[in-house]
Amino acid sequence: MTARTEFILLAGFLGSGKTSLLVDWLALPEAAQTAVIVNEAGEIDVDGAIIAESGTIPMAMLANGCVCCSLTNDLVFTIRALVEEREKAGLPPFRRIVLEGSGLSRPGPILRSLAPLAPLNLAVRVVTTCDASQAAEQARHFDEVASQLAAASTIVITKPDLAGTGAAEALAGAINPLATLVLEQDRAARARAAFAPAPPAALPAGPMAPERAHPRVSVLRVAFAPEAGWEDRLDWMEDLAAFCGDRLLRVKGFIRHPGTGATLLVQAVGTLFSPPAPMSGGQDLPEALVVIARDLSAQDLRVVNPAAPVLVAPYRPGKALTCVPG
Ligand SMILES: Nc1nc2c(ncn2[C@@H]2O[C@H](COP(=O)(O)OP(=O)(O)OP(=O)(O)O)[C@@H](O)[C@H]2O)c(=O)[nH]1
Repeated sequence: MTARTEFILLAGFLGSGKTSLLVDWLALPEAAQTAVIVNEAGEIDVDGAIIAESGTIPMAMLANGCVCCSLTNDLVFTIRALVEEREKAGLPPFRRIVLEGSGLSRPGPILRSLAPLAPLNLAVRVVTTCDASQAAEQARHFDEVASQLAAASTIVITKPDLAGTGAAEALAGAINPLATLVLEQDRAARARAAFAPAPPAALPAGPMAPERAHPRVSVLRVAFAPEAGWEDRLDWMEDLAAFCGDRLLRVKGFIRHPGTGATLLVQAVGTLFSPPAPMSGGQDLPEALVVIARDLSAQDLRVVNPAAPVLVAPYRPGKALTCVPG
């Protein structure tokens, strides 16, 4: 008998380490026959670009109206397309399909939307990342954190190298004492434990609740004017962190070095920026940053440094849906 295909919703708050965990997992031999769906195929598809650097992973993008929520018709369509294309190609079914949810989405509505896929008999579960350095604080402002932890069969404590895990463990234990807790320091061991087969949960029944809007969260697109130099880019990001403080939730995108033409991945979780990382094939990536902030508008960001050669606008995710079964 063929094993059931697992459907794993990888949940976790903005910047809590979902993509990193997935990339660590995809590097392991036991990740063979995994397909990945990324819930963010706007113009600046950072997660897709990072995962694509891992090699030839069958990957599908969901593009929808909101960078923070999941419009789930696309999801049903995409999963069906992945499964059917695989069948048509005469290949065995995927062992698992992983959907990386967006950091502000709640798992319940996403899982409920899978009801039309009942005939596929997917074994469904949720793996949630919980950032040791930030989760307890984020949970105070965003109840999405509790929804993501509550839905998990496995909770993975990430970034144990940045902070003690006590606060995140206490939060996870208080919200979902039944989940398996992954506390590995070693990243490969963490990824292996995170995706280790586990008893599947039943699909929640009932109609799909709409995703709640996030009235305090703005998703903004920042581009640099042609005259902007390298220092202008770095200075602006530094000013952004100082200006926003704890209202800055997440920055990710690509910047181009005007001198060398190299494209670098830029990321910050809160105000903590990671060193920019060069992207191979970067010339095809757009130069722009996605800034996700609480209680800040595009207008506010324009005054970070009014003289800077920077353009700020609300971010509009792409509408097209691409599906690339491999
Ligand atoms: N020190 C440390 N940094 C980590 C770890 N895991 C992830 N990061 C960093 O945290 C930042 C965010 O990681 P991602 O994997 O992109 O997080 P995400 O949850 O996919 O982010 P969104 O998709 O924006 O919600 C990146 O700069 C990572 O390099 C970890 O275990 N330790």
